[in-house]
Amino acid sequence: MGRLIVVSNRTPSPRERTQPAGGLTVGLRDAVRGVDSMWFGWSGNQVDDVKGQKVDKDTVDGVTYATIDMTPAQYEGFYQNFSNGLLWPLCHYRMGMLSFRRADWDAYLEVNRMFAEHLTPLLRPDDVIWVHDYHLFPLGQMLRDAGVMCRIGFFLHIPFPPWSVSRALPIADELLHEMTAYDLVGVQTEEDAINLDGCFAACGVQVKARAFAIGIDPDGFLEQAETAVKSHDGRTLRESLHGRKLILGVDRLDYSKGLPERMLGYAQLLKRYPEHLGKVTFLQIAPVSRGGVATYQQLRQQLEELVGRINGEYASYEWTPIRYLTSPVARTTLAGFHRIADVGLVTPLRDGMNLVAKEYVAAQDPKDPGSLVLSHFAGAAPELPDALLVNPYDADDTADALHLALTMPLPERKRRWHGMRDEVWKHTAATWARDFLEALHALPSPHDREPEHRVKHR
Ligand SMILES: O=P(O)(O)OC[C@H]1O[C@H](O[C@H]2O[C@H](CO)[C@@H](O)[C@H](O)[C@H]2O)[C@H](O)[C@@H](O)[C@@H]1O
Ligand SMILES: O=c1ccn([C@@H]2O[C@H](COP(=O)(O)OP(=O)(O)O)[C@@H](O)[C@H]2O)c(=O)[nH]1
Repeated sequence: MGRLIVVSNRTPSPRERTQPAGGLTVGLRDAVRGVDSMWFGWSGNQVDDVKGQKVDKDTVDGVTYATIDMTPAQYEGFYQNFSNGLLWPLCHYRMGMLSFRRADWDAYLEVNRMFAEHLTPLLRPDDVIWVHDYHLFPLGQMLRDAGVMCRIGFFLHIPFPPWSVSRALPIADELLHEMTAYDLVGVQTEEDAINLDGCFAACGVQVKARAFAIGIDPDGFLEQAETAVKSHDGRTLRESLHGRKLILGVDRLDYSKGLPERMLGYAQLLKRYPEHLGKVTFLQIAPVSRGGVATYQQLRQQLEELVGRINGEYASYEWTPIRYLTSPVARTTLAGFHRIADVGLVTPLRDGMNLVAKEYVAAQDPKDPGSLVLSHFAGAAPELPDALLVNPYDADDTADALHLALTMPLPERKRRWHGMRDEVWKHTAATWARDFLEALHALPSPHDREPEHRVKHR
């Protein structure tokens, strides 16, 4: 059997302890462990000249990380503007935030072409290629154009909206047609599969999407949590609480995560259930993400104002209701924080999956598990019906769920946690990758594909 070639814009820095926050590399890293594989993507570096650049290779624990650089102009047009200023809000149902420019589309295609040019010579005929996420929709077609005949699968980590929304994308039809180059297209949830299939049908594209929910390595995360509660950081956090209950939120600072709405929900808790005043601490870890994109800068400002206002209104001289951090925290440390937390608060307005919700479940102490408050709009929600499910747009709903979570008797917490625990251990990062790759292998070889399915790229 050939190698697994993973391709994604973001690659992990295999030798660094603190990684940039983000679930794609977390889930995939757990999935490629121990597999003969190469992970190809962006190095994270911007350089002025990429002409004639060499692919940088580093092999760690059997995985070869092969990376290339981008120019600042490519980073801006491909990553900031087209991927994160257009595709991201569109796929998260935020039509009012779209900004389309043809120059960004050109930069997007240019970077995809650059990926294809540098990846093609590294490939062997029996390799299986697995392309990830919205940054690389056209890559499969570009690899086909370069003569690559390997099996190629594609997985979308973020939601996909129905045609009534996605048709706002001026190049939607072209992007969807290019996906015929993939042998298998995977998404996180059944809802995303139905939406994407509706878009394919609307454009006359002969592709069917299938749902494969990503997970984590729960055994590994639990082990980290058990170690981390006893570490310096774990002990310090616990001592700093002075016996108060802890609500924990962990999210990239992204408007899809519903952070202002979450703050308002917590403020409602303090207002409507004053018995919690001085008895609870909300720790929100929100590392800055995509800080060069204007909408993300505005969100940061909005949150700083909100946190300041809520703390100003409810704090006492010896208690601060919200602790708010915008620097990343190592995942190993976070595991301990999850275990200490009485409540995991995960309230995205839309989220592909949300691995944090699964990490919270995995980290709990079976003898005294905490409660998970989870948005209906996280991809994880259909898998975790035992969470306290909320509509994040309704601050009172969040406040009620928080109150319930903070006061829930132990038997009820245990019952709910066992249901969630079974799910998190059943659908892991490893089963996700295995299921996807088995489905890809089960399909007819690309050598037998109908020639009319091959669309020449412009
Ligand atoms: O690479 P960045 O621009 O810094 O962003 C980080 C990642 O964010 C997104 O993650 C998604 O994947 C998770 C795992 O499947 C999923 O749980 C989450 O709901 C998604 O938002 C993005 O899709 C990745 O490409 C980024 O690397
Ligand atoms: O300071 C932080 C914040 C988050 N994370 C990790 O980043 C991932 C976030 O993944 P998720 O699927 O929840 O959302 P995404 O950021 O990919 O949209 C999780 O594994 C978190 O533990 C981290 O390591 N440090």
